[in-house]
Amino acid sequence: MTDAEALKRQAAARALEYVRSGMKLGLGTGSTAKHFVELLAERVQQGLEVVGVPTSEVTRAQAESLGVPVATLEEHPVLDLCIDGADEVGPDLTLVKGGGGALLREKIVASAAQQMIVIADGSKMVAQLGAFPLPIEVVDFGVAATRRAIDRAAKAAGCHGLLTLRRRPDGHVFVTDQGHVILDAAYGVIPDPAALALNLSQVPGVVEHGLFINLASRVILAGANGVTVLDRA
Ligand SMILES: O=C[C@H](O)[C@H](O)[C@H](O)COP(=O)(O)O
Repeated sequence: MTDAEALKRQAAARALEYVRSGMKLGLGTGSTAKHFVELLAERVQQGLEVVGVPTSEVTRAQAESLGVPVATLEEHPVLDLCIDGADEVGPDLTLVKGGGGALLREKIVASAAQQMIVIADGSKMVAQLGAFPLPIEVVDFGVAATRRAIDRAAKAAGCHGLLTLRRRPDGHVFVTDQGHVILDAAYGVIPDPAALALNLSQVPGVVEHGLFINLASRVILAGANGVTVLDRA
């Protein structure tokens, strides 16, 4: 395991300390959340009773293959805890998410949870969001017009940058679990995440964006000097 993977696993292991028998859990997506699901599965084998609502088909398949009981948000519309990774963690625990393309389901699941704990290696902590391109999930109908509207909305929030249609490694357009496409916005800096989030949410064709504001209540960061737990004020 690489150093980075070991750090992700450390953060995931710490998050397990907040899991209690009987909980309904939102299960995140990505390489860090994958560690959490693996560790959770070990505890389930030892008798921990939980049910997980996965935030992607990939996580659903992983959880099922490891014997973690899964359910849908229709079956459990209120969750105790959601545990997920992030691409960036900024001030006030505002996040950029969606590097793995699961932002829409992730935001729905996190919003249905009483608490969201983010797990990450220390490199994800930033003073200002935006170096990681912001994923924006859009309907594929009229993408050219949606792009222009996004540019205007972003400009009004002080953001400028290229929008790139996300593709899979084989060159085909990346399609989300909900059948949409993703524009990755290279803003470099997002001076006012709340303003950008509001403006983007008003653009027809935008289904969701990767800014998670006031959702994470706790962030667990694993770095070379150990694990740090940050709570939102
Ligand atoms: O869509 C993917 C998610 O938002 C991930 O949680 C995020 O991209 C972080 O992934 P990773 O843990 O692989 O860095």
